[in-house]
Amino acid sequence: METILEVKGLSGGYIWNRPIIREIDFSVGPGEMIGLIGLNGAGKSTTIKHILGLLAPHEGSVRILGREAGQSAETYRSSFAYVPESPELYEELTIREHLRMTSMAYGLDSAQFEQKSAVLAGQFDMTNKLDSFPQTLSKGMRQKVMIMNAFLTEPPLYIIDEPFLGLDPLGIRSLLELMVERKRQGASFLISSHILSTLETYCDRFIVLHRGRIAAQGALSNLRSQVPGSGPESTLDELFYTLVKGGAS
Ligand SMILES: Nc1ncnc2c1ncn2[C@@H]1O[C@H](COP(=O)(O)OP(=O)(O)OP(=O)(O)O)[C@@H](O)[C@H]1O
Repeated sequence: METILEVKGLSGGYIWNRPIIREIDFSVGPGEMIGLIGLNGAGKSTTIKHILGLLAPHEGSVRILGREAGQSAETYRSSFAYVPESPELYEELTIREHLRMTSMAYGLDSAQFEQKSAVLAGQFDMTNKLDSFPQTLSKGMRQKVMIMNAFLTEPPLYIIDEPFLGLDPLGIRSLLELMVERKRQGASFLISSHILSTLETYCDRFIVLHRGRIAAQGALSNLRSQVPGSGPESTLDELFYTLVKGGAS
């Protein structure tokens, strides 16, 4: 099976030779949805920053479609879409202008832009906000703009950091529907979230990060066989609790 994302022996962090994450190994195949879970400070966002190419590995490598970030920054960048934990918007651009900028960066023509942005705005109840500026939007609406931007494009990989925070129940439902639809079309997902019940329902496999290392990974049934004392009915929440009950530090 072709690998979309491959993280191999990755150690890294913010200060050279003082790694925060260590020996991280996992891969994501086409059409797979992977949940990245861990306590606050476990290293999820740091791992994601390495995947985005914002941090350089101290050891090991990160490849998307076989390429490292340093090899061809532009090709690497266009192979994924990223939804950050907190909305990052340009205050001087309207929502429509944000979407247009993304569509230009990813090479959509104006007919595709008009059609896709109208559909997404409808799905996220944002049609009447397209000509608004970010400072006039609520926190959840700003998060919806980040999601709409990411889903305007159709890359092989979506990297989504805590997507459900701040979204109303309809927004969460729209996002999940969109993720399932894109997954069905073959897209892959790496999703970091603390909402374990939702991840359990939607993800094929899980990576449990604890104190910067992978404590366990696999499908729910694999995790059950790795976690002592668990049974065939153990939930992701129960398995996670057993794996990390020593606390974050
Ligand atoms: N910019 C930074 N500079 C230095 N250290 C950082 C920086 N950002 C995070 N850290 C440290 O890296 C460690 C891992 O943090 P990270 O943000 O990856 O955790 P996380 O698993 O995403 O947590 P959360 O669930 O709270 O988002 C923590 O000890 C944190 O203090």
